[in-house]
Amino acid sequence: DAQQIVINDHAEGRTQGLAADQVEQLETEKFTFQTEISRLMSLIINSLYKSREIFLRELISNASDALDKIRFMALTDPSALATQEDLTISIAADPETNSLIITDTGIGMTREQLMKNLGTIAKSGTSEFLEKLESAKGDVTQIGQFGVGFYSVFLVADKVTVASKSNDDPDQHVWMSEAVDDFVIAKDPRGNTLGRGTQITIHLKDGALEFLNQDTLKGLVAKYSEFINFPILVWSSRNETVTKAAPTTEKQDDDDDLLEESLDKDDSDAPKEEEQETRTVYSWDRVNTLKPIWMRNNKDVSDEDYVDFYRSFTKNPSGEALTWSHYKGEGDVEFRSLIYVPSAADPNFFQNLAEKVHNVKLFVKRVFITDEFDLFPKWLSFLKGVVDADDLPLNVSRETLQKHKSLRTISKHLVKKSLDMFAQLAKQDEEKYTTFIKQFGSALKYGAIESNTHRKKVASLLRFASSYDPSGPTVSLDGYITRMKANQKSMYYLSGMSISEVENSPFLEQLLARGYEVLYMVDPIDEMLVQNMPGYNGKMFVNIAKGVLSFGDDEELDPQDTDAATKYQPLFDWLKTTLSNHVDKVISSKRLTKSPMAIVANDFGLTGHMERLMAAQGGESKSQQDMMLNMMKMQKKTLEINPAHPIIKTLLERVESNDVDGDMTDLVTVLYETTSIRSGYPLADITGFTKRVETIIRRGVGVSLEEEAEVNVKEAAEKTKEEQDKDDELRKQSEEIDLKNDATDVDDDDLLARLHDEL
Ligand SMILES: Nc1ncnc2c1ncn2[C@@H]1O[C@H](COP(=O)(O)OP(=O)(O)OP(=O)(O)O)[C@@H](O)[C@H]1O
Repeated sequence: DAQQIVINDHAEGRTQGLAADQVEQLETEKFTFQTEISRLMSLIINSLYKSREIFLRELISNASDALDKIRFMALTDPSALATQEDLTISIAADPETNSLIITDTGIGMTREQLMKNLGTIAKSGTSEFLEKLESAKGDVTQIGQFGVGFYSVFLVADKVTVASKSNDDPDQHVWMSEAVDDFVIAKDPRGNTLGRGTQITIHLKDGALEFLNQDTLKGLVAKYSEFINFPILVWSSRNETVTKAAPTTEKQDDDDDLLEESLDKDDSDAPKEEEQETRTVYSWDRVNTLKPIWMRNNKDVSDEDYVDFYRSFTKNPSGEALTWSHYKGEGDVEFRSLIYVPSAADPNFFQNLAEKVHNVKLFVKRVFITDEFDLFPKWLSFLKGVVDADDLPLNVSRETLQKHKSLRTISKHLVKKSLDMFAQLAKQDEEKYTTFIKQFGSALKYGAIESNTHRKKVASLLRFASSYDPSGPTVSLDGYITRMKANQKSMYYLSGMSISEVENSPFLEQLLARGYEVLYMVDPIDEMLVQNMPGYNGKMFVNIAKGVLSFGDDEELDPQDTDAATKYQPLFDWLKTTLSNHVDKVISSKRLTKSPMAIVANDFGLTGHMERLMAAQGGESKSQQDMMLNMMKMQKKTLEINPAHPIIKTLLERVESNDVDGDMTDLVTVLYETTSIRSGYPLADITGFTKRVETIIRRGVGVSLEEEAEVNVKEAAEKTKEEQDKDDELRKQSEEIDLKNDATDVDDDDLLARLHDEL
């Protein structure tokens, strides 16, 4: 029976663990759990979580990691395996002691590692997980993502012993905990029973005895071991009818409890007088198949299998992937890859992008090597999955491997395959693609900026909001180009903080009135994108908040513009003088229909949005940025005037009839300031602006500029002599206390209490 493996060696050792009370009698050393671990354990022990069985997943995953580590080590030092040749995880239930015994032949732990790994050094994720659990937002089943999976054993256990033997420690040690606050470590009284590896004996709580049931246990282990690449064996018993030898026959085995391999029965020795007998036969049953999912043919793997693998691999039981690519690379390099697009970016993904994010596990010929390689460029590091290479040498260091030519070739293939996968998703599922863009669109833009090789392809995958349907589906650059108007040479865009801000910008007025589509670039990275990618498929990007705007059908309108410019010249001159601190050019606008004026940056200047982006950026080179910002701000802008607007017409009349006084200067300054805000620029002189607005309001409601608020203010009286003396006394007393405290270190509460008493 292929599913049954009978292992005689260590069978006893792996079916009986070391009970906590055996450890209590030893000479032990006591350690206190790190505070956060202790809090975590108390939560785990005292709360009634539903999915308690996940402790099996966590312990199997730890055992598998330990096996991966020793197998990796053996690549460069084969003698590391000598202490224990077989690489397995075995799980047995012992109903007599209400215990589960999980044994692996992995790397094991030294005494020091037992002490540090299991209790004294908290992982960085501990406090985050604690916060989640305490706020009831957390789900105990997610424990594995936070690096504290081991403690989930306390969901079902009231006492746990961990015996471990590492090649780096001459002795086998045992760790034991039954309380929240402390644990003990001792030398294992049984000596070196493991050879190498770790054995966890879990004394089940009264309410968790169902895990002793063979079928329950086997079912759960099967569920959690599907993607583990080492044999997982469960100690199983079954009743079997065998032929019992007659008393006269010598070949009699009367010890039913002995491990028996039924397949080895030799029929030729069967006694003449046969007697049937039912007896219990024990064996190690293997519950997982060995072929990793990525090595299988994609036709043989169901979507459900892919999702299950994703969840197991990311240690997130409710994790979802938007899509995946299961690929077999042949030709210049032989490899298999299974790469997933997560349904959401990991929290802090974009903050961590500057550092390395590693989500891909590298195997070489099925042996796990590392999950710390840069198989993808940073901008694709949100992808998760496995890569298994055949052409890489197994017996070299990770550093040498990282530089290996084949690995670089694999990386290239992976990037190409991933971009194909995104394009495929875009074609097949619009809804999922929209989610993809929402989650990872900025990462793609980062790719379009960074990668010369892939810029074109990545750009074709980008999506933007646009004036075509601002709240509707986003548009690709190809889609935009298809919708371009006759003679339209450029791709118009406007950047800003949000769609609602951009949508109301005066810069759009003419373009929209004429029916041109404008891309709304509202992602902070967009400005950098267009700087690095000035065009796409022969069409250039044009920022409509900058420089001179030209349309495809310009010529016909030009004479009109010239007329307007001549007619309005007196107003332009007056405005230029009045607003000389702010603008250096006043011209008739081609951008406006509804607004009276707009402020436009010159071709090399900063738009309002860019100024705000730069002002918001901190960091080391802040002083340099400030300098640049000031320099740019000092560059005067162009004021564009809408000659068709009634305010502008009236202003022209006033200027022509020389009816311009201080009030009008104030009004025009305020008009300039509000235009500045609408054009996206920060307001330079807030005090001046508010004063001017108040003046306008006073005039509007008929209140004189001089009239002040009538207030009845009661002035505070001077301090009396007695009060002054009391204050002096208080000061002296606290100085004396300070002096005393210089010598003795008193805690703050004491000091306050004493100060209170003395005063
Ligand atoms: N069976 C084992 N063999 C060897 N070392 C182990 C074993 N189980 C746990 N450890 C050690 O104890 C550490 C803590 O385990 P724990 O499960 O709490 O966290 P983790 O394995 O790092 O992360 P995760 O929670 O994702 O499994 C591990 O990192 C490992 O070094």
